[in-house]
Amino acid sequence: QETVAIETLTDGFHLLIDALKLNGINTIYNVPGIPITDLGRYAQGEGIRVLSFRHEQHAGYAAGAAGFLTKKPGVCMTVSAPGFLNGLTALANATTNCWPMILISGSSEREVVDLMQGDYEEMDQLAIAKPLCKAAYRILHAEDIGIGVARAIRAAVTGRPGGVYLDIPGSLLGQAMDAIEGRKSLVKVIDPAPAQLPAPDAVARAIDVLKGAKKPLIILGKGAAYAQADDVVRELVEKSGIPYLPMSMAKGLLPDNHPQSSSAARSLVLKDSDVVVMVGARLNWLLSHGKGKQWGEPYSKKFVQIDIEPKEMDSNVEIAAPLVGDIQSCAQALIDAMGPDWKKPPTGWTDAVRSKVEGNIEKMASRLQGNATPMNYHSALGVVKKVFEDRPDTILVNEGANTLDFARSIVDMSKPRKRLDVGTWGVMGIGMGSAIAAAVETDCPVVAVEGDSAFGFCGMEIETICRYNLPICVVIFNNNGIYRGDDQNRSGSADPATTAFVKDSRYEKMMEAFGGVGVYATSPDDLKRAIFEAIDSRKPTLINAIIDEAAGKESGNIGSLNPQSVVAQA
Ligand SMILES: Nc1ncnc2c1ncn2[C@@H]1O[C@H](COP(=O)(O)OP(=O)(O)O)[C@@H](O)[C@H]1O
Ligand SMILES: Cc1ncc(Cc2csc(CCOP(=O)(O)OP(=O)(O)O)c2C)c(N)n1
Ligand SMILES: [Mg+2]
Repeated sequence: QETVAIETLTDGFHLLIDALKLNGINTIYNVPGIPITDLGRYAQGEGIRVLSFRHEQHAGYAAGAAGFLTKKPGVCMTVSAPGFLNGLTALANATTNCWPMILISGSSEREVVDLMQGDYEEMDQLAIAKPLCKAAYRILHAEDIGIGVARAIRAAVTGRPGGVYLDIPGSLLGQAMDAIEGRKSLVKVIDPAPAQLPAPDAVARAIDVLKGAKKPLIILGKGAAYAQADDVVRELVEKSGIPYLPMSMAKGLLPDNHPQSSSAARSLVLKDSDVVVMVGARLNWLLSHGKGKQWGEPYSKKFVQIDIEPKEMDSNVEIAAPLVGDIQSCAQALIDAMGPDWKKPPTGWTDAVRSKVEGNIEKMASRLQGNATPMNYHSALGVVKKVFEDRPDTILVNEGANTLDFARSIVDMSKPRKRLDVGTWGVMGIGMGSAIAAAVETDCPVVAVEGDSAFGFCGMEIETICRYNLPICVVIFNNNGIYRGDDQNRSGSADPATTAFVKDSRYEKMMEAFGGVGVYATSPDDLKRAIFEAIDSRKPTLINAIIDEAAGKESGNIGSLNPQSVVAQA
């Protein structure tokens, strides 16, 4: 048997890394461990940025957020079984948000799993992942790594983006093969997210519906932000003259203070509009499924929907003009079909919307002033609003209940993809992973405005933030509890209320423990000074902002989703 010179060989470790690099993947968010620790080391050695977290769920949230921000699949890498399961929540969340992400998990050999022989961290991961993500693949042979990675990348970004699971049995990594053959087996994915043009008759139908509108509305969703079709989206809105309503992560596609923004008149435009154009937004629970009193008279509206996913049409209500395709292509087609003399909507409608917007903004303005202590959500968010007016490149991460609901309407965004939040599911705990990805992928300063409970889901990652010295300022709205801090346990039992925390928790000392800057802020002036200092210094900072514990309400704006007990009321 002739001995083969080692330099003529490659192996699974290096083929996987070469395949990722060949396709422009330059960052891996992971938690090391058997069997992927060396994979992370070799990847780092080959120039891939490998960030190690404290828990796989947050590495996964970072990967999903990276996918939203870059249109490339964010990659999360975990160990088998428990590590895989920790990453799975984030993979399912990315899939629900329509964000491209790949979860690469080490796994046990098939023959052991299929005989259930009790391997170290044994689990049939592929079977478990399949129903929770867009696609799932396992690679068994080194020569298949190139095609396996290519399939995962294409599946993540083509059509409606989503999460993909890539199962890597430990023995695959150690498989050696001829280096030249290995290089030939790699695949560079060509045009992974091809343009999907709308059919001309679909465009004509949409124009017809729009021409008949007296009170049209455009709703921009996070799909429109993800598409990075910013210029055509802006042109479509401005050329049409139609008032628009941005969903939370579409804020900033046009500046929130744009004259056609109807955010501050949301109730009026949802109720009184007669034609609604959905652009990369779904009529799901966030829009009350397009029906009910919020939407005025039943069946009183016509919907035009732009979406890359054909099956999204008629998901909740009849779509009069389905426009299936990618947002860039669809928006451009509408603009072209509108021609040079497009008639703007009646001023009776646009003036009514505008005056409602201006009235509500004025009413809110007075609540955002003042330097009283303890702060409430409005006075604290009045400060955050000012910060983002002065530092428009800063990225806002936001989660909580009251902390989320008030911030969404009070803090204006002026640039696209500058707001990351709880997404379609309303997931608590996305904050630190999202903040880390935002800082790593954009190098912009990040301010994460966190409810104190939401922070509790991901707080240990402030050590990760300090270890990589990231320009992240965590602002905890500390109202001593989930939703509020004064709530007595309604069941009357002696144990602490289900939603209250240790009074006056000193979260800022956690950040100091890892070498970051900790601030205890009791007034709006304290808060403003500390946030500007954090942004300008780019030092990892945690500001413990003390909020009146009676200031919030249970579940913020969505308390009505709670089931009610008839027995308990009796
Ligand atoms: N490039 C794209 N072109 C068209 N539609 C897209 C594109 N990317 C994502 N989408 C669609 O955008 C929609 C996003 O909806 P959703 O997540 O509900 O947004 P929001 O929560 O902001 O309303 C999804 O239905 C998805 O299929
Ligand atoms: C994974 C997961 N588990 C629980 C929940 C349920 C929930 C929704 S909002 C929230 C925290 C609200 O308290 P917080 O202090 O953050 O904000 P504030 O209202 O300002 O006091 C919880 C626990 C969700 N959505 N996701
Ligand atoms: Mg709270």
